[in-house]
Amino acid sequence: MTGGIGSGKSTVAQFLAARGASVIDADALSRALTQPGGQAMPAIAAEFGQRAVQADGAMDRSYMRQRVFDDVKVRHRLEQILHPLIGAAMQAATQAATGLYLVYDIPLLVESLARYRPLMDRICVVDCEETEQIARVQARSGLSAQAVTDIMNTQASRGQRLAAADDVIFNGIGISTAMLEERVQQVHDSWLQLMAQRKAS
Ligand SMILES: CC(C)(COP(=O)(O)OP(=O)(O)OC[C@H]1O[C@@H](n2cnc3c(N)ncnc32)[C@H](O)[C@@H]1O)[C@@H](O)C(=O)NCCC(=O)NCCS
Ligand SMILES: Nc1ncnc2c1ncn2[C@@H]1O[C@H](COP(=O)(O)OP(=O)(O)OP(=O)(O)O)[C@@H](O)[C@H]1O
Repeated sequence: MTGGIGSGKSTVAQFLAARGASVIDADALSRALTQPGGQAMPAIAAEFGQRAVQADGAMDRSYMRQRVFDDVKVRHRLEQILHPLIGAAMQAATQAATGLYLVYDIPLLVESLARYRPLMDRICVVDCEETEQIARVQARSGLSAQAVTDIMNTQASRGQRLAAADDVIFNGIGISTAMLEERVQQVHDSWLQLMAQRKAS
């Protein structure tokens, strides 16, 4: 499962988990790696200096967010530290998963399609108008519209994501939480059906 910033991936993930899916959330794994004592912290301190580390030992997310989305080189340096560790953590979580099926919530899946496509049975895109993504992220975080746009400009476009999708969950303007849950139920049912067909053949 993927989608742009603020598209509603975490909300969809909660609905799927409530229906018995195991969900592996790449953003959550990334946050765990950058907590106080997190596995990525020595490399982050060495690469970006103590300014990137809060007093409690966690990565200073606000400082790094500003640097990362202002300078592509900084973004790549942080990704070079975090992405291999996120990959390893995803593998470990995969071994531990016990759900009906496994959903990987990966914000940058389409940006690394060659890597992920062979590993996934289906690609599900949570889709939302760009204007609505900006509005929701602003409401949630207090970031400026420009700051959200800067993040979106580093990500795949809506069209690129939709072109990679096997399933689309539209969660844009006019979609209430109840409507979203109904759509999630349909997609969940279709996946169970596919699993049953595969088992039977
Ligand atoms: C840049 C950081 C410090 C911002 O932290 P912050 O707490 O503000 O945001 P959070 O981690 O919750 O991410 C929110 C969203 O930002 C977007 N985002 C994060 N990192 C990136 C990136 N490298 N490229 C494009 N978009 C990104 C995603 O849509 C993500 O869902 C943080 O996201 C980070 O450490 N990013 C590097 C790791 C990464 O690539 N994560 C995303 C995929 S797992
Ligand atoms: N249909 C909806 N109507 C109104 N608000 C919504 C809807 N879906 C999600 N939201 C809100 O929009 C924000 C973004 O949703 P969510 O956190 O699920 O997105 P996300 O794709 O996981 O975001 P991110 O990539 O930034 O982690 C949240 O504050 C959420 O409560």
